[in-house]
Amino acid sequence: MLEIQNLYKQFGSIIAVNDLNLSIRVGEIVVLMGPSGCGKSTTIRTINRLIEPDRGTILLDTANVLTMGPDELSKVRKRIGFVFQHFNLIGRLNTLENVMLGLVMGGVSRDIARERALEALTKVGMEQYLTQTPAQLSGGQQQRVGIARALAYEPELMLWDEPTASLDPILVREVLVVMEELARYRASTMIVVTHELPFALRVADRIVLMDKGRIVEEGKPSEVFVQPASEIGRKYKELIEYQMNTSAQSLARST
Ligand SMILES: Nc1ncnc2c1ncn2[C@@H]1O[C@H](COP(=O)(O)OP(=O)(O)OP(=O)(O)O)[C@@H](O)[C@H]1O
Repeated sequence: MLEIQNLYKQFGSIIAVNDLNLSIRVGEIVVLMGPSGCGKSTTIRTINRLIEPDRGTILLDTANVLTMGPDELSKVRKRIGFVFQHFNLIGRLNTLENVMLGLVMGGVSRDIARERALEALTKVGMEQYLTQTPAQLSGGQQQRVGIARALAYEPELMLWDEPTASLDPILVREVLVVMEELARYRASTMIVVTHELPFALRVADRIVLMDKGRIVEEGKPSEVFVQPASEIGRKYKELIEYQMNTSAQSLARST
């Protein structure tokens, strides 16, 4: 469904994405990982042109997103849901209004927008909080509203840009549970940028590892994290082993 070819983006002297090629199949759950600054966010932000790359091709089905005019691009953006690290909710609107807003502005009638917003909020377990404003919600709840806002478009492709990165650790789980549920039902193709290793291990069909603007390795979690072929892959394998060992030792000590 998505084919990224020779994608390149430079910010001043920094090459953020360096001739990257990536192909995603319909319904696939792809987790994009790699060290901080390796170009993950820049890559997924170019897909709906939140960032304009310097060159490359991004084919959504057969149409090149990068050469589209404004009308065609706005239609494509409705097919792509985007969940941000910072939830970007509007402070003076309540939960329901935040989810309805984009739909109504995109020309959907208020009745249909309400119906779709309610459905999306139910999927993320936020149907009890329709009248609260963002300030009255926890970070995890705000992010679930952010997810519902993306789901309300019934997108074919969901892009997740570190959706748990700005959450308190104890709130991370509730967002990951929602994400896992969505992945399990395969309502859409998903590309997830995250540092959450357990999520990646459990949910990804394919792990894509990046370093310095390039893809250095890709494959199933059982391939990439068990028999890594790259330096970055080996570091993740060591990290997983370290986390497993230290958890086991701590548990043994506390019993
Ligand atoms: N708007 C910008 N202006 C200047 N440099 C930028 C800009 N956006 C990103 N960069 C730089 O481009 C490189 C890639 O950034 P990017 O945010 O894509 O990395 P990332 O892998 O998502 O990192 P992280 O995991 O820390 O979010 C980094 O060196 C970053 O500092």
